[in-house]
Amino acid sequence: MSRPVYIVDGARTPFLKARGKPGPFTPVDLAVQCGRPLLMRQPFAPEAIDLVVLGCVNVIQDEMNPARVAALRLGLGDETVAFTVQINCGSGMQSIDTAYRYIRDGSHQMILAGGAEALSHAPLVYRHEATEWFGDMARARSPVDKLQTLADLRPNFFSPVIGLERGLTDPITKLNMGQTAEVLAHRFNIDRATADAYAVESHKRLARAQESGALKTEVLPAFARSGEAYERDDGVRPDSSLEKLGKLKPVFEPPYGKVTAGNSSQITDGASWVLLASETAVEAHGLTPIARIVDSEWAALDPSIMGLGPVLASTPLAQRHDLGVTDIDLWELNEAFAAQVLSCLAAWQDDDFCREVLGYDAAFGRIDRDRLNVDGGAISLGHPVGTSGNRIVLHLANALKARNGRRGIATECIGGGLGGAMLLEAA
Ligand SMILES: CC(=O)CC(=O)SCCNC(=O)CCNC(=O)[C@H](O)C(C)(C)COP(=O)(O)OP(=O)(O)OC[C@H]1O[C@@H](n2cnc3c(N)ncnc32)[C@H](O)[C@@H]1OP(=O)(O)O
Repeated sequence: MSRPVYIVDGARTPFLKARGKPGPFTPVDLAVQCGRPLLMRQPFAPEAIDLVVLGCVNVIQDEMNPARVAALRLGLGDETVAFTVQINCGSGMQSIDTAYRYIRDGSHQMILAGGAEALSHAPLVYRHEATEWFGDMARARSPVDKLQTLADLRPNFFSPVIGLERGLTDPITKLNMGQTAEVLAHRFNIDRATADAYAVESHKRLARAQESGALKTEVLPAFARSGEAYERDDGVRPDSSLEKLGKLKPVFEPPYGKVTAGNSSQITDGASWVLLASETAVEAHGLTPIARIVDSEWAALDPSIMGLGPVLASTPLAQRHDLGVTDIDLWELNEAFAAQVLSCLAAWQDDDFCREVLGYDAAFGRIDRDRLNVDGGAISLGHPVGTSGNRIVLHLANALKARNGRRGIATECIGGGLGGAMLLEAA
């Protein structure tokens, strides 16, 4: 039997831009910063939560299985099972999907599903030669052996291989994520000005949402050990303009590429939680659902065009529920890159693509920009990769409520050639 699954609350930290050195919070710190006030505003004790699932891409050595570390630090008790999931940028949505399926199937009543990522803490990886040298040094027993090993040391052993750059490069195609966006820009003829205009609008929408107080219950302040308070997403640039963005050079395919620092998602730290509950839990604790999770879908595609993941995941989802493009009131489509979002929109309007790839008779249709990423996205907010999938579901639930919307889809592209999508209905 399939049981209804509700989103009853959720919160995230402000998203903090990685500024070339480790930021004030680790992934678990971030998860605890927003998790604690979220739990404190509930009418039940934390022990009522059956399970914690957390998405995290770059787990740090001191926080193995960050879900469990976060659960214990949040006071959920020794008996609460907690596990971490990782499918690149899909991780924060995968945690919700896992929770959704457990509650739908009746094994659990209340689950905390999150995403946490501190890209500023991405590990520095040393070359293979350095690792071997450290091993030889550890095995050298006598002072003579040690001296001989020391003599083998070469300074270039220590030129680091930047961990994050590695993590954002596809292991099969060897294209980094920005290059996959360039592939799509070329295929769908996305020009630079259109990509930049999309990015400018992302910043304006986030700035407007911040000013209007629309993010008040969703974004909770985080406090560093130094006492400093972080209250808002700090990557936003309300003064963004076509003129300023037009001056930036292509980063991934110079000199002719379309993808720049201005129209890419930013490298950022942040965490987000969504609290899911069964009907039984809603009644038992007197909770007020924000939205209901109707269904979800995952799709796989050629890794070099991973940016089309949202199209391949969300169209079958809509089709399964007989929903056309205009039946979806709001879309949260993770803004990995402006060119990538625009390519998804172009694919949905392309008769041949929809026929050949999606098996439709004609194009799916045009998604109105007024229904898409209404309060900004990863270009203005930043993209803590393991968190973003969680944030878009949380924000979709809140935005549906705020705008009296009925249905929405949150969807994202996933490095390695995957896509994820979740269909929500206002509760
Ligand atoms: C992984 C998955 O599973 C799937 C996915 O989602 S794929 C996406 C994953 N994420 C990524 O790949 C991250 C993509 N982004 C990046 O790699 C980096 O942001 C980047 C390499 C593109 C840029 O990095 P950076 O150089 O550190 O950016 P940043 O310092 O913010 O900006 C560079 C310059 O552009 C300027 N700039 C950026 N945005 C601007 C704006 N809106 N207006 C004006 N100027 C702007 C900055 O001021 C800066 O100029 P200065 O150097 O003169 O200060």
